[in-house]
Amino acid sequence: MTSETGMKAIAAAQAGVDMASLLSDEARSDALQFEAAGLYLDLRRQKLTLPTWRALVERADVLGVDERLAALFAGEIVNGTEQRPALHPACRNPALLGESDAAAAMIATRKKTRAFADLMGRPDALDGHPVRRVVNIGIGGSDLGPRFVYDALGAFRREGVETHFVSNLDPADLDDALEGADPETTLILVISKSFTTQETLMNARAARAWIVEHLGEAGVSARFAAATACPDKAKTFGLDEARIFAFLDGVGGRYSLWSAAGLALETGLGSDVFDRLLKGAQAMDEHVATAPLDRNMPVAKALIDVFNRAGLGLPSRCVAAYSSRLERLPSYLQQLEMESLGKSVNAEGQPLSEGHSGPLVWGGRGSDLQHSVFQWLHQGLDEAPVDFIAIADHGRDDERVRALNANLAAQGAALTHGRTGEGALALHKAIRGGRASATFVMDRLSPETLGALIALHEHKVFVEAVIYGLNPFDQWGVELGKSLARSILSGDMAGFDGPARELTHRLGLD
Ligand SMILES: O=P(O)(O)OC[C@H]1O[C@](O)(CO)[C@@H](O)[C@@H]1O
Repeated sequence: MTSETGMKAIAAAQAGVDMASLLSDEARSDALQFEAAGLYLDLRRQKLTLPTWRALVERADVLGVDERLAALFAGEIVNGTEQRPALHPACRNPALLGESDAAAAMIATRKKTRAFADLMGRPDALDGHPVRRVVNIGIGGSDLGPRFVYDALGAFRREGVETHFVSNLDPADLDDALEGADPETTLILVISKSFTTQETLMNARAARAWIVEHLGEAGVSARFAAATACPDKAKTFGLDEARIFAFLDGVGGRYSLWSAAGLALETGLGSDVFDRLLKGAQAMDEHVATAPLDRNMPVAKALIDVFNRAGLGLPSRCVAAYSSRLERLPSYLQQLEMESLGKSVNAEGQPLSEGHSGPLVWGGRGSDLQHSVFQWLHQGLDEAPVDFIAIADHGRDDERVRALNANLAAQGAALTHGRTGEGALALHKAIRGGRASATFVMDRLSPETLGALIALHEHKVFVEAVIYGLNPFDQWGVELGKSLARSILSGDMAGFDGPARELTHRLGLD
């Protein structure tokens, strides 16, 4: 396999294209709008002609996207460097794995997490006390997914139970989560696939010490639960086996919110809401697995993102969600996309060509972004495509909702068309336009549409990886820093350079 995708040649064939004039091409308009699983996607504001779009779809076909998707859904080994399948679709639908041990394990764990989540409504859930606060301790995939979904589904939260998320080693993170909490009514969830992650274990130890300080050792077992792929390590940590929820090694950390790692969602939103989230994701799974390549929403978005990065050479993408509840979408996508696609070699270990790995993903909440970074997007010398995420119905008839969505619609048009400056400041006021954007619309922010939106991005990343020829399921790049930090902590500074030694001293670590 080679990392050459032909994207540069495809882009060169449409050099000098005028984006605004493409909008009147009806066949192109039909080809670049998609609907699936409650989502609408408009790609008409991308910088590509209809022949270019057709060439991209052909590349997807030639590179075997259909076959790779089939392998993913069949639970085959798609993570070559770790010799694992990627089982997140099966978390949504264990039947994909047939009558296998893996499917049975998934079903059994789900039964166990559901029963555990049902405890949340009981007045005696924790040794005779109700649960009032849940603290989810985890980092990376064991934090970002559940935290994002919990925020996004703020309208669906279980009454009487508040959930806090702790990921950072800064003690202020746990302090804030425990502020005002009653130890008797507080449940700590330790979420770690490996159960070796420094941040998570240190915070879990600190939370344990807090419980012991107030309730003694006897208070621990009822107030701790864990989700992990390494249940033995959770047992060694001193947790009660009945409250350890195992998920499979084949579920990648950044794809794990659908598994027991999403325990905070079952406890905080309820199992029925969690089911609806899974159903929404499953609807997107069915779409990606069955729709033809040229009508397939995740495939289309993947092709556009690869084209922008490898064809047009744009090194980043801005995600602008016009919804406060979706504010964490960009940070969630940062891990999903950058940990998956931030690679320098292809699946065979050969160097990737320039521009043939994932871009920097950044963004935030509209319309706030319009008052910070949009100046750069409209008039800066650098260029980044923008993904707009819109919710048609925010559940209320309110002038602010209309204005919020009017702002979103205006930004896409402004990026496309720009404007000619007038008057004395003509040069300063001129906006070049011709800048690409994509628009997602969900009718409402529901568990189903959210599930579909997340699954769409998971599949998009998978398809991008197929086109680039890289493995999206490993993350060897994060290991070096972890092991160097362990050396510094243990006082082993051999091999460190001068600045590292000085900094260690300045920070009082020696
Ligand atoms: O769930 P764990 O094993 O604690 O890992 C947390 C995170 O650390 C990483 O391995 C590296 O940052 C992520 O991929 C993962 O989501």
